[in-house]
This record gives sequence, structure tokens and C-alpha cells, in this order.
Amino acid sequence: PKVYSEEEAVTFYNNFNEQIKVYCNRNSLARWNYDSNITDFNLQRKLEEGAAFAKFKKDSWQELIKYPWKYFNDPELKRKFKLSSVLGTAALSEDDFKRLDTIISDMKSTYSKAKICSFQDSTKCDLNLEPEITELLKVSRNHEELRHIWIEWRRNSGEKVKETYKEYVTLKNKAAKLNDYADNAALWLGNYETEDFRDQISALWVQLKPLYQQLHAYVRRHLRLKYGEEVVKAKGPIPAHLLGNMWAQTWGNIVDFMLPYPERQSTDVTPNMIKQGYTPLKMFKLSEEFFVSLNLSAMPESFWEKSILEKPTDGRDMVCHASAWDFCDSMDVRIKQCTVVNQKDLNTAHHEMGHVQYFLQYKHQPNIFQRGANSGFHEAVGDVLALSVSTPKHLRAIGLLEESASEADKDAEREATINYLFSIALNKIAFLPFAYQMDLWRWDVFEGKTTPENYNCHWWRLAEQFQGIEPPVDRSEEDFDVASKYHIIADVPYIRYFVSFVIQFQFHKGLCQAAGQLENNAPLHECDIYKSTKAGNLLG
Ligand SMILES: C=C(C[SeH])C(=O)N1CCC[C@H]1C(=O)O
Ligand SMILES: [Zn+2]
Repeated sequence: PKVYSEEEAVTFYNNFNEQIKVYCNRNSLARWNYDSNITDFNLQRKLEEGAAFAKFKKDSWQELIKYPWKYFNDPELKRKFKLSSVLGTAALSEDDFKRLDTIISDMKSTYSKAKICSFQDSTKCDLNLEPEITELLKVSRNHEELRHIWIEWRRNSGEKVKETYKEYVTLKNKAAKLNDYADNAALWLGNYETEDFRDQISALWVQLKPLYQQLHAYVRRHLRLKYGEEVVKAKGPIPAHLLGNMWAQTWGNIVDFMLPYPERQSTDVTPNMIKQGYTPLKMFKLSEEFFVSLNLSAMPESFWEKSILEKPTDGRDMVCHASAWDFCDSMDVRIKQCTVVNQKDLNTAHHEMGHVQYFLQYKHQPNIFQRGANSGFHEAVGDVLALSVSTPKHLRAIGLLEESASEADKDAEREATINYLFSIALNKIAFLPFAYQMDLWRWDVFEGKTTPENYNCHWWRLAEQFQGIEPPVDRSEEDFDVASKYHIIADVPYIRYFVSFVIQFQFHKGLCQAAGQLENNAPLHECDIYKSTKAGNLLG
């Protein structure tokens, strides 16, 4: 058979790269249209473009593997071929591919359309996860209302996709095997290109667990003080519905009744955001301005024209879960977020803008290199900026926090700082076990260690072992609680966030050093890299 030379490989690959950009653009547009407006027409268009994209990738792959890329001299050409030789789900037959795309679309549709009835008014049954249910979980301090919401959301989301999910697992593993991986867990872990990746994550958790346990104990005590000893036991797991979040993954929403120094200023700037007339658009403009202050890229005009920055009021069904989009043409980048004016969504806006900044910074790369160094990197960029934005110093600088009168008083300053660090811990430390167990469960499922009849039991065993939480009512295998979380039904891996929540502090420290903010033992928690072009240069 003909041996293809490295020169011919260059020509082949450049042509492939030009073509894949076109298919990728068409596919992204069809996916955007479906996620922004869930209709049968948009589903059919999405399936068609997805099938065309998969067919193109599979046909190109037949050609690509004829090149002896393992023996190429040029490392960049070799890596392009190596990464492109993993076909992913496009390796499936046309029928299987379409079936898998349909299954995931249907699960996303079920999740996005799910509604529950109000606890206060059982005739009001139009509460969506975003914004109504999320807001209720943030503000309600009625543990029976919280239990109602917790149960009803799971009954209308996870439970409905139990059968479909089994077929999803089968098809994902079938695709993985067609790519010479043992199962989809191995394929997903390939993203980190690190042999002992799972051991490294396990070692990180062992390191961080003691801090989590201290936070867990403190929070449990204050929940017991708030809700009483009938509702919250002095020892053991925390009831999952009391932590201010549907999945107990971040606990920042319950900080108000457990601040270490309650008489000190809290750094929840939501009231000031509302008082100052913040809009979703202003939140994203604020984030853009931070990136620009680092000498990084501003958003293209089309970003502001084409993004969806708040939930449309035309009653359409759409995927509200925040996301950032790259349309593969080195121009069109967007965010879709059903933004509410509050501090949590201001952080999420920075998170999503971090994805878009990454898109803009690598837009000149070949398509195959337009991805994070690993997926954790992509998730970390925006959060790094949010760490600076969240500091009392920065919030005061942008007028979202009043100058604290007690500035002069050293003790008051120290106590306010403890409050700030505690609120960061509620969002960043509390999150770690949840992020870990999300893919521990899926790795076990894809590897066949957990079978469908044990799906829910295994999830709750992990939730008790890692998060140290328990359901407010008994659960059975009729329930399917893990699928009440977007990423499970939307086919999005999750260990990326565990990686991100660790490396974002390492990035923050490095950028703070570059910004000269750590001189004379200045504490990391007061660092704000705003306007530091040195930090921006490092980040870019
Ligand atoms: C904001 C996004 C889109 Se990439 C997200 O899914 N995040 C951001 C942090 C954790 C995770 C979640 O919401 O579960
Ligand atoms: Zn993200």
C-alpha cells in the first residue's frame, strides 16, 4: 500500500481543518437554535447537522488513519493527528449516533421543561428550576417547603429519565469501544492525558477532606440551631435540602444565619446590585471590563447582538443552564445564561466570560487545538477573575460594598475578613466532594461496577461518604436522584470542575505574584489582579 509522506500529511490536514470548521459552525448553530428554543423543528435540524458532522468526521478519519502519524517528525503535526484520531461518538453507526443524539436531546428537554407546584399554593404549578426554584432554595428558611421542593424537583426531572439513561450508558460505552477504549470512563479520562489522574484526584481529596469536615461540622451545628434538633442531628450527615442549593453543591446561600462574626459586614452585594439598578447586560459588561483591564480581549460586537443574557419572556422552552459557545469560525462567540441580578450570577457571568476569553485567545489555532489544555483549565479561567472580583477590596472599588466604617479598627477588619473567607469556603470547599462524586458515580456506571438496579443506592452511598449529606426522605430505586443534575442528563463530564476548583487558586496565586500583590507577605485573600497587565500577560 502507498506510504503517505509527512509533506502530503500537511496538505491533507490543512484541507481537513478548513472543512471541519464549516461543519463545526453549522453543527454549533443548530445546537444553539435547539438549546435556545426547544421545538421539534429545531430538534430535527440539530439531528441533521449532527449526523452530517459525524459523517464528515468518520469519512475523514478513514483517510487520516492511513498516515503513519506516530512516526512523524513535526511534533505539532503529530499531535494534530493524534488528537484527531479519536473519533468519539461519531464512530457509532448512523442509526446509533442519531439515537444517542436524540436520547441526550430528550433528557435535556425533560430537564429544561420540568416544573413543580408551589408549596405555599398547590394550584401554582409553573415553577421552573431557573429562576423560580433556584430563588426559593436561596431564600426559604421553611424546612418543610425546602423538603417539598427537593422531592418534587427530583420526581419531575431525574425519575423521568431513568430508563433512557440506561440506553445512554450502553451507547456511550459502545462508542468508547469503537475508539479502542475499554469504556466511556476511560475515554473521558483521556482528556487529562495523565496515567495516574484518578490517583492524583484521590490524593487531592485526602488532602482537602479535613478542611471540608471542619466546614461541614460548623455548618451542621448552625443548621441545628436554626432548624432544631428534630430536623438536624448533632452528628452524622446533614439533611440535603437545607443547604441553599438543589444538589447541596455550594452553600453560599445560607451564609446569612451562620456568619462567624454576625455583627460584621457581610459581603453579599446582591441588595446593592439591585439598589444600583444592575442589569444582566451590566453584569457582563463589568466582566468584560475586567478582562480588558488585564489587556485581554474585549467581546466582538456580535457577542452582544447574538448572546442570550436573560431568559426570554415569550414563554419558550429553552435550556437555561449557563453555557459559553464557540461557533468555530474564529468570530462568532456567545453566552446563553438566564441571568438573575444577584452576586451568584455575577460570579457565573465571569465564569462564562472566562470560557469566551479562552475561545478568543486560541481562535487562530487549528480547530483541533481550540480546546482547554485540559477541561479543568477551561473551567478555571473565569473563576480566577471572580476570585479577585469577590474580594471586599474590589467590591468597594466598584462601589458594590460600602467603605466599612470599622476600617480603622484592626479587630473589626480581622473579623470581617474571617466572614469573607468563610463565605468563599461555603462555595469553594463545600463544592469539592460533590464534584468528585459526580464522576466517581459515572466512572463506576460506565465501567459496569454499578448496574441500573443500584444506580440510586450507589449515588446515596457516595453522597453520604463524600458530601456527608442524606436525603430528607427515604429514597428507593424508583428514584434516580443523580439525574436531577444537569450535567448527568446533558452528557457533560464533571471532574473538570474539581480540577478547576483546585487549580484556580494556584492560577490566582501565580497571577497575584506577577501582579506584585504578594510583596511583604501581603495575604493572598486580599489580592485583586484588576488592571494588572503583567497578570493578564501571564493568563493570556
Ligand atoms: C456554569 C456552568 C457552565 Se460550564 C456550570 O455548569 N458550572 C460552574 C461551576 C459548577 C458547574 C455547575 O453549575 O454545576
Ligand atoms: Zn464552565
